[in-house]
Amino acid sequence: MNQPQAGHKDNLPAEWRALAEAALVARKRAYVPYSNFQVGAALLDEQGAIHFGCNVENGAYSPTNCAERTALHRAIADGHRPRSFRALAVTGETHLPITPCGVCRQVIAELCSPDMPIIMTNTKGDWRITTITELLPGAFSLEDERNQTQS
Ligand SMILES: O=c1ccn([C@H]2C[C@H](O)[C@@H](CO)O2)c(=O)[nH]1
Ligand SMILES: [Zn+2]
Repeated sequence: MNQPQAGHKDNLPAEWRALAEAALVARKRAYVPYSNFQVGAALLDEQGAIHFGCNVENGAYSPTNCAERTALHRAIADGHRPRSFRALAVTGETHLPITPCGVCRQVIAELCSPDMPIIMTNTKGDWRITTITELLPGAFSLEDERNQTQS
């Protein structure tokens, strides 16, 4: 790859800068009375529109929805097809760029193409670009299961 894979906001490729900024806007909408840890996500669709996501917590804890899943599920509900997305940005107040949790990785593996850029950032503007193939190698998928020969 000749593109940089990590850096600070000044050298974030221009095509992803607006998406990272949208994730910062989404982050301010987080509903986090339990963790007080705000996360924002922004998903770019194939028409170039941005879908916002924030974490939404719950008093029973397990219903909590991460920012990444909020953005992805909203876009699917709005009629966008799985694996049609161009990029996903995520941001939080972390030392290093925030990385999606295990549950979100499984959902990203289902709904995004294996090579879709995932732009991980933090509120200081550090960033790293990765893919779900790198974050969740060997992901379980029902598609693969169905393709296995029966024994
Ligand atoms: O990538 C991440 C990591 C964590 N969270 C949320 C879940 C919970 O509300 C809070 C603390 O884990 O942050 C996200 O939304 N995305
Ligand atoms: Zn998550």
